[in-house]
Amino acid sequence: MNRAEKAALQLRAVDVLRMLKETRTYDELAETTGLPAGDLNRYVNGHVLPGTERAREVVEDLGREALAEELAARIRVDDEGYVDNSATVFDQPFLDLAAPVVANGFDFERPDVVLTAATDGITLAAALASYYGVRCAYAKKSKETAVEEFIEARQRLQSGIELTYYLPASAIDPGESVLVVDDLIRSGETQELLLDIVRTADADVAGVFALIAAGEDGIRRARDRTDASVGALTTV
Ligand SMILES: O=P(O)(O)OC[C@H]1O[C@H](OP(=O)(O)OP(=O)(O)O)[C@H](O)[C@@H]1O
Ligand SMILES: Nc1ncnc2[nH]cnc12
Repeated sequence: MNRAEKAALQLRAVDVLRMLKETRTYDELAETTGLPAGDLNRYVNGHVLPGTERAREVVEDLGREALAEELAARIRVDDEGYVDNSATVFDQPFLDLAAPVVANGFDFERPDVVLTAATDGITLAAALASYYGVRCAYAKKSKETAVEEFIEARQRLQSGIELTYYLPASAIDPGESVLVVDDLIRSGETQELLLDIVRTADADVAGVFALIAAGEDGIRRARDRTDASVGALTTV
């Protein structure tokens, strides 16, 4: 790791600790992290940066676990198992803090493009694209005006309804590496359509990620469709 990468990791750890501190006292944060409350105070206030080993533990291990807990606390599931995730997908600063934890806590290849499906995946995709410093693209259920060429992916859903997603053809170049993300994965039909789009574009899959998996079906389905790493932060 060069100096700039070390500094980036240390600053990411501070971001994670600040996120956790929002809902905790320093004593509680010490309990969550196993680090002394005095050190945590200095990190959170920006007086001292954590060492690289501590920073790595915070971002990769603790960060992932704590973020999953934070996410679970924000989700409401109704009697029929439908998820209200608006407390997460409307909170761009939270997703911006989640992005480095997701990027470092899963085994994804570094992408050229982060791809999602409109609508609810867009804020997560934007946070990850911004973290990686790459483009964000989203497929839509309708054709955007003035765009001449689209990649289309169509599927008949279990319900019998036909669903088509359209992505401007210029959004992904052949050979690019694409991280496919969404806020939620349930049947996996949406992810499958996005993976079809990546294949049609002659691009490679860097990974498949969802913040929330509603059951295991969707993750399993995505794993059947790609050799790349597939993961969700929390399962309900
Ligand atoms: O794994 P699946 O069964 O395909 O379900 C997951 C998809 O469902 C939701 O989107 P929805 O189609 O409701 O569109 P929206 O984001 O515009 O609400 C969610 O944002 C995912 O994209
Ligand atoms: N909000 C939601 N919860 C569970 N499954 C879904 N499939 C599509 N939207 C969903």
